[in-house]
Amino acid sequence: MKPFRINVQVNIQSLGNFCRGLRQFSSSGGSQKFDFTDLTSPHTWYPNARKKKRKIFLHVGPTNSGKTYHALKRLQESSSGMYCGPLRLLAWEVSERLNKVKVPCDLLTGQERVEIEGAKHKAVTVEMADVSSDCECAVIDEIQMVGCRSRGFSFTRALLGIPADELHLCGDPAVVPLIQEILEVTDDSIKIQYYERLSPLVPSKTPLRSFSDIKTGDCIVTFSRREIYRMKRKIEDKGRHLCSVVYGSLPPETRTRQATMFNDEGNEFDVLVASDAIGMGLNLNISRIIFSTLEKFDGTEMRKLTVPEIKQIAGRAGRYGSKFPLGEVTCLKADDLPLLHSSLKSPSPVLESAGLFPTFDLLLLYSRLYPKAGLHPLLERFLEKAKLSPNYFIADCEEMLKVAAVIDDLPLGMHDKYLFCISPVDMNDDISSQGLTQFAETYAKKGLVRLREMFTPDSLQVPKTQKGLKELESIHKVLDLYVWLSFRLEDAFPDREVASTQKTLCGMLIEEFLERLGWERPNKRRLHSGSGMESQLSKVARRHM
Ligand SMILES: Nc1ncnc2c1ncn2[C@@H]1O[C@H](COP(=O)(O)OP(=O)(O)OP(=O)(O)O)[C@@H](O)[C@H]1O
Ligand SMILES: [Mg+2]
Repeated sequence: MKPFRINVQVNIQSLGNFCRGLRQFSSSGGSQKFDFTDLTSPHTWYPNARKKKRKIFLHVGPTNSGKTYHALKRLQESSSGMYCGPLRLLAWEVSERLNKVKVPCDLLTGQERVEIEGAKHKAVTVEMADVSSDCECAVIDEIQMVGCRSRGFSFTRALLGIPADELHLCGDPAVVPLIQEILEVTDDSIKIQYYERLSPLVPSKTPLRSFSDIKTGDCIVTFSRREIYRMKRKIEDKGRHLCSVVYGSLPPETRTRQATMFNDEGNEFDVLVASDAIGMGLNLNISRIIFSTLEKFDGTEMRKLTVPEIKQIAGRAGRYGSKFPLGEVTCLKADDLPLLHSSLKSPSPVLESAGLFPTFDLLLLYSRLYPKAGLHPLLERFLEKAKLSPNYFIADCEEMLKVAAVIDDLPLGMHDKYLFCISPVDMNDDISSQGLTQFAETYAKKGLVRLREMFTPDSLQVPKTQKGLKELESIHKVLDLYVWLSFRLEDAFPDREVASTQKTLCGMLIEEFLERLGWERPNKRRLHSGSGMESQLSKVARRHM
C-alpha cells in the first residue's frame, strides 16, 4: 500500500513567509507587529498552482444539463487527473464510470482508499483534493458549494490550490461572478460554457392526492428520519410497492446499495423515500419527485427550503438517458405548490463569498505567539481577528470548537488536536462524540487505541426498533471515525481492518432491519430468520477479531 499522506499539508511558501514574520517579530522584541491573521491573499498559499497558468472551464447551467458529463469526458481523455465531488456517492459513481471505460481510477475519501493498478486518475471527496501533485485535468463538481458555511472552505482550497493544466468547474450559474472575482488575482484563464436542461422537468398543477397514487419511479422527499420511515410504511402498507430509503446518517455503503436497488429495473424496490442526501449531482431512475414538505430543520430552527435546494432536489427527476427522461415534480400539500412553481422558475441568488479556513501551518505559527494557549482559545482568537477580503467568509467552526473544548485538557500536541478537530465526528450525536472522547483520551494516555477493547461482535444485533437502528447508525459513525484516524495515525490506531469489518456488519444489520421493515409478500422468502442472521454475522465478526 502506498504511504498515506494526510490532508494537512505544510505549505512551504506560506510557511516561509510566516517564519520570516516570526523572526522579525522576535528580533524586534515584539515591537513591530506582524499580522498572522491576515487571510486576504489565500491564493498565495498554493505555490504549485501559482506556478501554472491554468485553463479554467466553468460549466454552468440547470440540473441535468450535462455539465458533469462534459467535464468527465475531458477527464477521461486526459493522461492524468482528479475528480473532486461533494459526496462519497458521487466520487464512487465517477470511479466506477472511469474504471468501466478502462481508465484506471483510484477512489479516495476520508475513510476509503481503493487503489487500482496503474491508475493515473482518482475520484475523491473534495476534502481529499491533492494540492501538491501536478495533473493534466481536474474537475470540481458542484462548485457553488464554495458558499457552504461549513464545507465551503474545502471547495475554495481545491479551486485555488489544484495544480492542474485544465480545471473544470461544474455548477449553478449563480457562482460565475464570484469565481471570476476570486481568480482575478491568479494567472489563470477562464472560459464559461452555459448549458440547457437536456430533458423537461414539469411541475405538477395538483398535489399528490393519496398514497394510492404512488407509482413506480416516484421519490418522496422528507427531512426527518422518523418521517422517512413513516412514509415508507404508509406506502408499503398499500401493498403495491416496496421502498428503498436514502438519508444522511445511513452508512454510505448502505445508501449506495439502497440507491442501486431502486435504480435496478429488475428489483421490486421501485419507490424511493429520501432526504436531501439525494440532492446533488446523482443520477437516479426517478420519474417524479414528491416533496412531503418544503420546510426543514437546519439544526437550529425550522426554515423554508431555499430556491437552490428546491431546484437541486427537483432536478433528480427525469434524468437524461434514464428510464424516465421526462421529470415531474409535485408536493403532498396543495399549499406548497405556489412556492414549488416559483422556485423552479427563479434563478438562484448570486453567490457573494466563498468559505475560507486557515491551513494547519498558519494556525501552528500563530500558536507560537501564545505557547500556553489551548486549541480552543487559540481558534476563537484567530477567528475573531481574521482579516478577509470581501470575496471570502470564515468557515463555520462550531463543530471544531466543540471538539477542541472536549480535548483541550489532554496532553496532546497541536497537530493531534487539530486532527481530532477536523475529523468527521458528529458532536450532536452522543455515541459519536463519546467515541471521539474515548479515542482521544486513550491515545493521549497510551499512544495506542485498540478497537477490540471497545466493541465486541455481541454488541451488534439487528435492531428491533427505530431507537435501536439509530444506535447502530451511531456505532457505524464511531467505527468510521476509527478508520479515518487509522489513515492519519497509523501506528496508534492499528485495527483498521477490524473496524472495517465491523462497519460492514453494521451496514448489513441496518439493511436487514430495512428489509424486515418491508411489506412481506405472500410468497416472498425472507432473507433469514432474525437470530440466524445475527449468529451468522457474529461468526463472521469473530473470525476477524
Ligand atoms: N451528450 C450526452 N450524451 C449522453 N448522455 C449524456 C450527455 N449529456 C449528459 N448525459 C447524461 O445525462 C445525465 C445528466 O447529465 P449530468 O449528470 O452531466 O448533468 P448535470 O448538469 O451535471 O446535472 P446536476 O446539476 O444535477 O449535477 C447523466 O446520466 C449523463 O450521463
Ligand atoms: Mg452534475
